[in-house]
Formats: sequence, C-alpha cells, structure tokens
Amino acid sequence: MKTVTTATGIDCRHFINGQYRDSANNKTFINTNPANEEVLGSVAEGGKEEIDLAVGAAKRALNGRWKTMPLVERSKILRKIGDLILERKDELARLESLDTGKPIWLSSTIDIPRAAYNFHFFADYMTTMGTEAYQHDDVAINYAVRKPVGVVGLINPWNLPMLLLTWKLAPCLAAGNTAVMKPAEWTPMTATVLAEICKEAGVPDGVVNVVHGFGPDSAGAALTEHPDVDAITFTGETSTGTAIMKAAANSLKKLSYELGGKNPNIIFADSDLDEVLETTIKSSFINQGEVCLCGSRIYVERAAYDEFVEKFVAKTKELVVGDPFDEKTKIGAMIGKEHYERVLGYLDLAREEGGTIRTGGGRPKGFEKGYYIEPTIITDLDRNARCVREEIFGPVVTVIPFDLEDEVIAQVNDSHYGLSASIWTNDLRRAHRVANEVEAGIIWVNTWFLRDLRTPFGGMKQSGIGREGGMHSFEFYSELKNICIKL
Ligand SMILES: NC(=O)c1ccc[n+]([C@@H]2O[C@H](COP(=O)([O-])OP(=O)(O)OC[C@H]3O[C@@H](n4cnc5c(N)ncnc54)[C@H](O)[C@@H]3O)[C@@H](O)[C@H]2O)c1
Ligand SMILES: O=C/C=C/C=C(\O)C(=O)O
Repeated sequence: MKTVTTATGIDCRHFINGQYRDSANNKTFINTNPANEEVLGSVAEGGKEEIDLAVGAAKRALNGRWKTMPLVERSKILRKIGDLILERKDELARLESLDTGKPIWLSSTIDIPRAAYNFHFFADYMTTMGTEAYQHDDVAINYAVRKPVGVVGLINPWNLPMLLLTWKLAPCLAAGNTAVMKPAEWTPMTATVLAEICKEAGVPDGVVNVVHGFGPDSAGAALTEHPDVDAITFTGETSTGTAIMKAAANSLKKLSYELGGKNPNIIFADSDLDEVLETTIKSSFINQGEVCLCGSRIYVERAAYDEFVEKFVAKTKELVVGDPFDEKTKIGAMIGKEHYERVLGYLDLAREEGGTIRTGGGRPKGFEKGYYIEPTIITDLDRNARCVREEIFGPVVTVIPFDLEDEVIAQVNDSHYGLSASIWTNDLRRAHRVANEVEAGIIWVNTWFLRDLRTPFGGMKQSGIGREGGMHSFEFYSELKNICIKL
C-alpha cells in the first residue's frame, strides 16, 4: 500500500533492489512547487533502515550478472538509458521545472538533453579505455587492470538535479560499480523516474537504488556512515562537504567533491563588449543564478566599466521573471522558501555594506505566490564585503572596477573558493597569462559553460576534491590493480 501522494503522477518512493517501496515507518515529507507554493505530493522519507536495505542490495549486485557482463553489453545498457531519457524528455523537463522552479526552456534544452548525453558519452568512452603495461627487461611484465570501487553513494544537489545525478551515475555504472542515490529533498521526481529508466534499459536489480530523505540524521548521513559503502561522490555546499568527510572518515571512504564557488568574471577593456554582455547575462542569471559555475563576481577594467554597467543593467531589466512554464520566462522561482529568504537577506546585507543596487534588489511586483527574486546588479561594494566574498547562489552579481592586471588577479585569488572563472580579452598572451594565474579548476576564455566532457571538471581550494569527466571519472570510480608477471 503506497503511503505517498502525488499531484504529478510520479510516486516518489524509494527504489531498492529493483522495486519501488515506501519507508518501513511510512514516514513521508511534502514536496512543494516553488513557483506557486502548491503541493506536488509527498515523498517517502528514508533513513538508516532504507539505506541498509539499499546498500545490502547494491553489495549483492556487485557479484551478480553486473560483474560478469561483457563491457560492450554494459555499454549498450548505458546507451539505452540515454535513449530512454530522450524519449521521455518532455515529461522529465516538466517534472524538473515543477520541482526546481527553473524555466521550461532551460529544462528542455539543457538539463534533460545533457542528462541523456552524460550516458551516451560514457557509453562510448568506456569502450575506448586502456590502462598501462611495462616490460621489465626480460625479467617481468607489469600490467594494470581497472576494477570497480564497489558500492558508491551518490549525494545530489537540487539546482541541476538530473544533469548532475546522471553526470555521476553514468561513469559509476560504466566502471562496473553499484549505486545508492540520495537525491536532494527539494527535487525528488526526476531521480525517481531515472531508476525506472535504468531498470527498463536492462540494469540488473540492486545495481541502481534510490533512497529519498534529508541530510543530517537522515538518509544522507546514514549513507555516508554505512561501513559497506566504498565511496561517496557529493555535489553540494562546501559546509556539507565538511560534514560528510567527518562521517566517512571512520570507514575511510573514497571521496569525490564538487562544492561551492564564488566565480570571477574578468572583463578587460579590449574585449568585444556585445559578446561579453550576451554571455555575461547567462553566466550571471541562468537558472536564477543557482549554478555553482555562475560568474557572480564581475571585475571590469576601468576604461570599459561605465559602458559595461550601463549596458549590463539595461539588458538585465529586459529579463522576464515569472511562471517557469511560460516560454518568455528567463528567470523562474528560487528552489524554496528557505533559500529565497537567504538570498533576500544578502540583498539587505548589500545595502548595509554600502552597495548600490543598479537593478533588481528584491521580490518582483505582482506575484502573490512563489519564491521569485529580481535579477540584481550591485556596484560600489568594497572588495572585502561579504556579498563579494560569500556564495549567494541566486540572481545576484557584484560589479567592481580594476586598473591593473596584477590587482585583479590578487582580488580574484583572495578567496577560499577556486571552482571556475571567465576571462574576456582579445590579447592572446594576456589570456594565457591571466588564465595561468587565476586559482580555479575550470577557466573559460571568451566564453562560459562551454563543456567538453573529456576535460577535468572540478574545483580547487574549498570548491572541491578530485575531478569529474572522461578519464578523471574513471580514476574515481575504479581501482587500478597492477599485476607483475615474472618471465
Ligand atoms: N561544484 C559543483 O559542480 C556544484 C554543482 C551544483 C551545486 N553545487 C553547490 O551546491 C550548493 C547548492 O546545493 P544544495 O543546497 O543542495 O547543497 P547541500 O549541501 O545543502 O545539499 C546537497 C545534498 O547533500 C545532502 N546533505 C546535506 N547535508 C548532508 C549530510 N550531513 N550528510 C549527507 N548528505 C547531506 C542534501 O540532502 C542534498 O542531497 C551550492 O553551494 C552550489 O555551489 C556545486
Ligand atoms: O551547478 C553546477 C553545475 C555543474 C555542471 C557540471 O557538473 C557539468 O557541466 O558537468
């Protein structure tokens, strides 16, 4: 008997050992549509008991058909998952926008197609990989083989739910592991459907599991503490990463972290201002600014500062804030009440810190319900203002002028984050020089969020541990074993 309710047709229940199920204690929590504050349904709330069941199923599945399956067959299953995601694109995009408040054009053109591509990419990549071998004179031959890490816990954030969950699950499965996924509590629906898609594509029971719930004292914490979980891949806030590292320490789990950022967007006066503006509108406000890679710290060379600010403010005022299902909408709703109030708090702080709100600055008029915030540009803040240093994770950017290259590099690097950066200049030597000096794992020159999935993706400092993408994903999701044969 199902204890969950739904207004969307999706029963957000756990998926354990190939079957949907409720929590043993029948506990559920409410899922709300942030665009209108209406209830989307209730979600099974998992805890230690459900995590124990899921980890047990995943551990058993490691030694079943999944282990003996030829690589090419596993690759075909991954490709089928990607195909099925595309077949259900419109349904999945609708669910994603209902859960997150993001505009439907974004779910339909970025989130869901990229989720499918994540599987298609690794379905190909896994069949091309080699390892290494060394001839030790006529004494011995050494060769390395890749083995699965084992049972992997995947803990997911709420901003790009299906894009990020599949970015982890695809290489996890490609490397022969089994998975227990803990979706973010705010965005349960596409993860629930993903489990069904995996089963339909031929993934054996127990290989993919989903347990819904919260972080502390709930499914998330139970997953990080479970002794039979061999690795945890986490994407989320830096502070949460610290908590997970402590929980995983006793069993020395392998960890992969994609964490927070406060990413600089450095604009030199010789850049093409129209090109800069077109991309900077996206890098500032796409997904309501709820993207870890958003360029929320904008630095403009003084000679271009006034013109940039004037044109940037004008273009920002054109952005339509509203119903995620209206094709004209560019800025949807924030993920929920708590985050909405947190971002509004930063707008109050910006005023207290002496900032000038050039556009935006609060809730747009005319909205009775929903967690909407205007795209906001703040100038005249000191480099050490909290709004310049802290991740706000909303449609809020600061703009600061600079005079010298060394000065802006020093400001940019004066941060405990080091995730990404954009650099705008037509001076080739300066582009290489500044990119080399900026402390970030991902640097874009004259572009933003242009992705090649073979590249190392991740942050340095407190923005992450490890890298995802291509071989880097396999470095995490497999164990290299060296075998030495005496001749
Ligand atoms: N670097 C990246 O690639 C990347 C991508 C997306 C989001 N992020 C970051 O994620 C943050 C926003 O996402 P969020 O609010 O969902 O992050 P969050 O840290 O609040 O939660 C992320 C996930 O961790 C779980 N969780 C929370 N506390 C936990 C605990 N103690 N033990 C186990 N699990 C726990 C949550 O339930 C959720 O599923 C931002 O800081 C953003 O920069 C980073
Ligand atoms: O909000 C963070 C976005 C992360 C994006 C990726 O992990 C990616 O494009 O692979």
